[in-house]
Amino acid sequence: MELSMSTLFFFSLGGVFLGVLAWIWYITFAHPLSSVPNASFLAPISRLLWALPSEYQGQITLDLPRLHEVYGPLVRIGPNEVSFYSLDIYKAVHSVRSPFAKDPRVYGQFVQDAHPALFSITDAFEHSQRRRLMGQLFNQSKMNALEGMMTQHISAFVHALEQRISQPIEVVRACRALEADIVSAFGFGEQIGAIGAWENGEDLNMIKANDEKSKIIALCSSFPTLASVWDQAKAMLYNVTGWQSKSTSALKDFDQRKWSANQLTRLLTPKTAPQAHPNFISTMLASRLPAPSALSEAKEMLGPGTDTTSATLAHILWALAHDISYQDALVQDLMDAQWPNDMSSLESIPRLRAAVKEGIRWTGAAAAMLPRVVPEGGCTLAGTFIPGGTVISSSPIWYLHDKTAFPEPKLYRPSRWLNDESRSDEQVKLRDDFYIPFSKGSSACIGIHFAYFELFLSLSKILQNFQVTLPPTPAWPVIPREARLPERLEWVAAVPTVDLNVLYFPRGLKR
Ligand code: HEM
Repeated sequence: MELSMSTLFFFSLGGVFLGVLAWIWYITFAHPLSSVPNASFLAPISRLLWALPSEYQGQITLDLPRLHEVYGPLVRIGPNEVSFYSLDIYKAVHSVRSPFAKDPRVYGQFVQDAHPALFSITDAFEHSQRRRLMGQLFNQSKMNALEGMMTQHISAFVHALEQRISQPIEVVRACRALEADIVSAFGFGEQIGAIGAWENGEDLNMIKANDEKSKIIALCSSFPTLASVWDQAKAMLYNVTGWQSKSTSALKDFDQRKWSANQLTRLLTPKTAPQAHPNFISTMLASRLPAPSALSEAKEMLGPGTDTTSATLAHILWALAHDISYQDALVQDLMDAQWPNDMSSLESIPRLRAAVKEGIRWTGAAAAMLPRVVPEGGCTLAGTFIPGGTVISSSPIWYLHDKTAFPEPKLYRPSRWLNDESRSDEQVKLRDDFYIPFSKGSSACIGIHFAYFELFLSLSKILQNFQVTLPPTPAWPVIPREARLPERLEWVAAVPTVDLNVLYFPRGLKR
């Protein structure tokens, strides 16, 4: 019997349909991850189908803890992806010599010019080699060498603030300018000019471009080929018509044509290389790291190094503006210590250490879930077998905002880190265990001491010069209180959805 073309077509269509149904049945009910509760009925089919809107709107890390509260420590978020919320699992996954590697699909999105840097290197051996090399600048003992460079930019920032005495200042943008200049001066030996741009009322396009990119990281990592086709299409459009978007042009100006390439040329020319302060590229070149890799490292560091520390400083200043009595007591302590500039004196002032630690915890600036790949052979997590190749992830900020370790976690309360005698040993242990803002293990933040030093110094210098208060508005009366974490969106970094406005008044304590 001969079959007509249309019958054949319908049979094939039916076959494909049945095949898809069988696959959906398998992936939902028979797959090794089928015993893990689903974030949505669409999760076993595709992460993007249920999570894309929430990822694009910076909500996923806010939504998932609520699902974990209902379903427990494991939640399936994609056909091959599991979210976990458990400190024990976190410690095992992010341990030293952990067999759980960084997920190359996600970390690959951060690679600059095909030269992976520490953050985006996914091979464990290469990563540990690079980390050892970079330790010569980032180790705690090296921090005081950076004091001159940091103080120079903080002074420029203080000077810029002096021009705006008693005007409300939006601190997130302001602090971002300060930190961008500090991190770029550290990386390239010269600041990117962000404080100057901020004084003129502008944001650097390059920084805006980074923001845009962080919104689509989830899409790019799910469809890496699509993302690279899109980049090529944009390049073709530019070649044919000369048109490019503002963010593409900002990144190009920064990357190839202007700023960063010029800095490298300058540093490779001994006569023009700055000698005043150590900088990352020169130190790496002297240690024989090839120039393109040193350049990628410095470029890749600019985003995470700037956004995290600046958001934290901004939140601390805004919180201290709510609580003048803590601010005044802190200023008194700094005065008693004679406004020190070195790391060990600064960190030994308990109120300063508490203000900064609580600021880092409360701000939870590095919001991203950190995806790791389960090694071949699989592993058992919370009593459930997870097959090799599964991507598992968790955000450090969930632990920083955990109610059991930090009662009323959304309140800025530096006293959590003072007066340990009033707490049981168990409470202190829980608090210290859950404090993982820089993650843990061999990929924990290499910038931890840099960040602390920068925050100690900036906060101390700003308070030495100004009293910070809230602008008095009818909706926002200035009564001393603990600040509540503002509403925010969370992408790679957390971004408040409201302006954090602060007034600066001269303190009259300048030396
Ligand atoms: C409050 C400030 C900061 C916070 C909360 C923070 C948080 C983090 C976290 C959670 C990671 C782990 C990421 C992962 O596993 O994927 C990380 C890694 C990293 N951070 Fe930071 N960071 C801060 C400041 C800085 C600064 C100031 C720099 C540089 C100047 C920096 C450079 C890096 C680098 C290079 C890595 C990759 C480390 C590796 O893979 O070995 N961070 N940071």
